[in-house]
Amino acid sequence: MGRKAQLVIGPAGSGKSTYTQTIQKHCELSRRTVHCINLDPAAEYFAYNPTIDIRDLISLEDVTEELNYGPNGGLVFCMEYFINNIEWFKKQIGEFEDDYLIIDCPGQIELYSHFSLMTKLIQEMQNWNYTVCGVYIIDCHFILEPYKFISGMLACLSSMIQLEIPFVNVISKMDLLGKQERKTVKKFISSNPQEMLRLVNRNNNPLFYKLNKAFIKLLQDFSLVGFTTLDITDEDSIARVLLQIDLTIQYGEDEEVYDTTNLPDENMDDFINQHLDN
Ligand SMILES: Nc1nc2c(ncn2[C@@H]2O[C@H](COP(=O)(O)OP(=O)(O)OP(=O)(O)O)[C@@H](O)[C@H]2O)c(=O)[nH]1
Ligand SMILES: [Mg+2]
Repeated sequence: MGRKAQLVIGPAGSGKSTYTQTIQKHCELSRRTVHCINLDPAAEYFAYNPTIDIRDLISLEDVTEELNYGPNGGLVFCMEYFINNIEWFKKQIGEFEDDYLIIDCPGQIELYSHFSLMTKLIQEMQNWNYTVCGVYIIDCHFILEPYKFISGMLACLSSMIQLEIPFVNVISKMDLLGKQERKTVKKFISSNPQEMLRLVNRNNNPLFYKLNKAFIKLLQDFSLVGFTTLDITDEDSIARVLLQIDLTIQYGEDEEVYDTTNLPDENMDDFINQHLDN
């Protein structure tokens, strides 16, 4: 199997820790071993059981009390301290040849778009032979309008470009949506760029038409930002998300190599269905 890791990132409160807990529980039920890691020095409570916890090295509370930092500066300080002491993390991970880690990260988005701390973590893990997949969690409530959807995609794209690893982008909290809202999300996900542009321009000031067009072209040119939905109350939905990540990370199937990079969403759905049936 080799060494695999999911780096779970996304805006504050988007559902990263809940996702981590959900996957841990799902894997427990299917007798699959995964290790959850808390990389959020500000975490106070989480429902999963972390194998490694950054707060054993440094916590935000220590930093704000002893150095009088505010919460955001304090968090950046903690993450810098963590990277400067990366040997601590290496030791905690151990020497296992086969390993599957789910790393629950802090929600400060600047960590993934402005600072190079996460890039350094990824490079170190790659040096330790980990295949790392980014899992970008975005709250469904923040993408229910076309322009919000575009802005969510751009935020995702900025992290994807900064971190330079394969990504699976997950729309969380789908269980909280009504039938109509679910339809809206599905419509946005499956829209082609022209449809998306029409939807955005419909309710937007004409002054922004050109800008919208440029944004959509940018997203189209990169053609990297696809989304999958997660309903944590539905085991099938959890299984689909996990399978998509496993395929991206080349987990299982005796290391059989799948190339899913250029599969359009509907083909990706067929592909996943085939594997869930097997
Ligand atoms: N119903 C429902 N609630 C969710 C889901 N995901 C997260 N929540 C709730 O949303 C809130 C934030 O979830 P967290 O998992 O703590 O989010 P986070 O991204 O880890 O937050 P930070 O670490 O603070 O950035 C909590 O109250 C969760 O119970 C979901 O899929 N369904
Ligand atoms: Mg969290």
